[in-house]
Amino acid sequence: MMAFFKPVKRLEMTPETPSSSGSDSSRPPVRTAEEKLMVAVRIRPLKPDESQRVLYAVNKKSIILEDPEKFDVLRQKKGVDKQHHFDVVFGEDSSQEDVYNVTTSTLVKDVLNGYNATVFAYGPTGAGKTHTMVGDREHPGIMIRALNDLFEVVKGKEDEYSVTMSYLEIYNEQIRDLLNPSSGFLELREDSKGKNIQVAGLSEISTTSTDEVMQLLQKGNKSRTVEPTAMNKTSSRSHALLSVSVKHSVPLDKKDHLRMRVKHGKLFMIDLAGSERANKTKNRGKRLQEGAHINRSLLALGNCINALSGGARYVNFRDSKLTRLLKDALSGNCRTVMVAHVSPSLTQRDESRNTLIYADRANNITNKVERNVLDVSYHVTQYQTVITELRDEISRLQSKMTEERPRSADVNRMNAEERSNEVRNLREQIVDTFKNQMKLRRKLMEIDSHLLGLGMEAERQHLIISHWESRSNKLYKNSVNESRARTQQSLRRRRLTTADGFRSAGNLDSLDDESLDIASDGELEGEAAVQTAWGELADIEREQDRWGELRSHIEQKLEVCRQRGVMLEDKLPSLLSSDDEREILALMCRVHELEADKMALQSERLVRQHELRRRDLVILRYDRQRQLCEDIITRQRHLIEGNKINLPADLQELYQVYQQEIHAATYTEFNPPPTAYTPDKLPPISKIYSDPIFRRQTAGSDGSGRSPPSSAESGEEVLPTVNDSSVDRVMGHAVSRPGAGMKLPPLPPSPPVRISRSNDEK
Ligand SMILES: Nc1ncnc2c1ncn2[C@@H]1O[C@H](COP(=O)(O)OP(=O)(O)OP(=O)(O)O)[C@@H](O)[C@H]1O
Repeated sequence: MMAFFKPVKRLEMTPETPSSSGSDSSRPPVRTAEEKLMVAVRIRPLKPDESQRVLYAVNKKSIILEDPEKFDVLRQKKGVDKQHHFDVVFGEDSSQEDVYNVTTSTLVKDVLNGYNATVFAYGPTGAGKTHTMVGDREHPGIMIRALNDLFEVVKGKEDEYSVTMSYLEIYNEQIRDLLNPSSGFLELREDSKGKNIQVAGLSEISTTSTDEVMQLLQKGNKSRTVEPTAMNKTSSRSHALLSVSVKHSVPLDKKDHLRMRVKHGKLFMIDLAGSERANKTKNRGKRLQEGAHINRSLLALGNCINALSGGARYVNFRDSKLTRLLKDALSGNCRTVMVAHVSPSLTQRDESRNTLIYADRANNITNKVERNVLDVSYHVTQYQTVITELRDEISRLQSKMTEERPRSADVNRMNAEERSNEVRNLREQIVDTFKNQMKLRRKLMEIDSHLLGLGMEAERQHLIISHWESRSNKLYKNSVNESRARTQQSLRRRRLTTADGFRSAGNLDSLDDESLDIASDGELEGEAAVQTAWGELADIEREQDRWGELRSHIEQKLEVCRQRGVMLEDKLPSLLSSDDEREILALMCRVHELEADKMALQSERLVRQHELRRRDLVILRYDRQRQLCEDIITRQRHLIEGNKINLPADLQELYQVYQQEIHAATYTEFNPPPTAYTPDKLPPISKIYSDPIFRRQTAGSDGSGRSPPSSAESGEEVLPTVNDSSVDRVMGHAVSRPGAGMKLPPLPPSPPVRISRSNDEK
């Protein structure tokens, strides 16, 4: 088999990124690779009513498109045949299996490994796109084969994999759910950054059964808009997008089921509607209108391909729903294969030529591809809930075991073999139902973990907002709109300032001009940070809603499963003898006990991990409070210094003590000896080396372990020089302690303080 993707330029390792929320999910090191979009071209066989062939495969990578006028003796400028080269070319006799094996089978493996992948069929009407993607019963296409392969891997490992699928069509720029056509037209939604594109209300079917999937696909295909046209008896009048999402969760360590590595891959398989020419299709009325929509969206796709292949910095994906949905496949984290379709017939030469030109361009598109892997930890409380449920079940089953019940008439009629079959059958059903329940419970735990992470991320965003707001002495705003309005205001104010508003008034000297400008910069930066945080919060809320819905869906499924368990249990007395029943109940108890023990062990380990993590969090919070204190004091000092305010002696002393407390922890033998201060200023906050307190401390570092004395104790007056450039920054060197490497939400620089100047200073 050939290599499909040509890694170009570089392979880079991104370092282990701790979870942004500080929650229980994190990304392991991820390999990011730039990969070219793979372009394959498939030539369909000539039809009986087509006579002259102008296009053929030269070899497995090249195509020749003949110019039919090359033999025309009357033409002055003779045409020449054009040769095109692609990653792979499938000739007229290529089989469905060849096409699948070369273009898509590796994508399926990639998706199982956590990559996103897309394969889409492109080309004019009647060129064979639906044949390649869907096919028929005898010649199944890519969609069927990919799903088959995928479920082959998943079979028997249903507790590790979760597979969901959705199928939609874009018809006349409207989105329809092919798995639930009665749901009407659906809306396309994206987050504020245009990153996360979703179809609101699209059904996502969760299944691991091949039969069920095939039925769903057939149902979806039947609902697709297909009409006969002059060019194709079964012309697809819509773009069809099948999406299969695969989540694979395995414990990071076989003995530790608390930490799971979750790989999440998505495979899109797309059968585009074909471009068409009105004069050739002879379409009228509704067909003509459909054709116009199809052509418009394909034109938008062509424009995107053009822009991307030319390395444009801005690509307009917004012109059609198709391009918005294909954005990731064409420019994001996705391995993509385009199968361009052409007809060999002379009558289709122009269409084939255009398709080959597009395919050539698409060959230059590069995507940045990385695996979607996340490490997830589960929570003690979640384990404990499940353990409690399991223990309740066990006591209920145990009490049932002691009940004496007479053998039913049905059971009496059975012979020994029949009874043993019945017992086996029931036992299997009960154990299966229990396994299913456990799978759903774990899924719920996973969802809860994610929701918890989202909650923490939301908290982090609130923290950023409150931090900025408090820094600029503004009240905590309640909406993104207010923030946006304020940013606009700041911008207007800034424009006014630079447009001579203040300058021409002449009431500020150059120093004030500068501080005003910086103030505007700082303010603007703050407004932008707040606005981004509000945007993030809105995204998080949407995510929370989505996961909340999923949670209730799984909960319902769990309830159904539980009821099935109860129903099976209820069957026991009527079908079995008391002994049989007791045997089954004992087995169920055992299975429940084992599962409960396993969970208990896992949660104990989690408790230990939690304790460590909580300690880190306390340190983190302490660091943050300390930083806020420093900021407040620094700003007060600006005001005092700037306004030459004489400090009362007791306040001055407090400053000294504070300084001493802060820096006592950071003072080390590596710190150089302090320099002298001038007696009219406060001690510098960031220049700990020049603080006489530390000089005294150095002198007094005689191993006595005594804390350095305050100025009040020593009776020495300490009023050193302030270094203005550094006074705004942190007080002293970072204190190194466990957890110091953990990241706080990014803190903005402190806005400069405006100093109101008294008249006699001017
Ligand atoms: N490789 C092939 N081998 C055999 N028959 C093919 C092949 N490709 C296409 N056909 C046949 O050609 C006809 C048109 O193909 P198909 O419907 O797949 O075209 P299409 O590109 O999807 O057209 P449209 O854009 O109008 O939907 C069908 O009858 C199909 O079975």
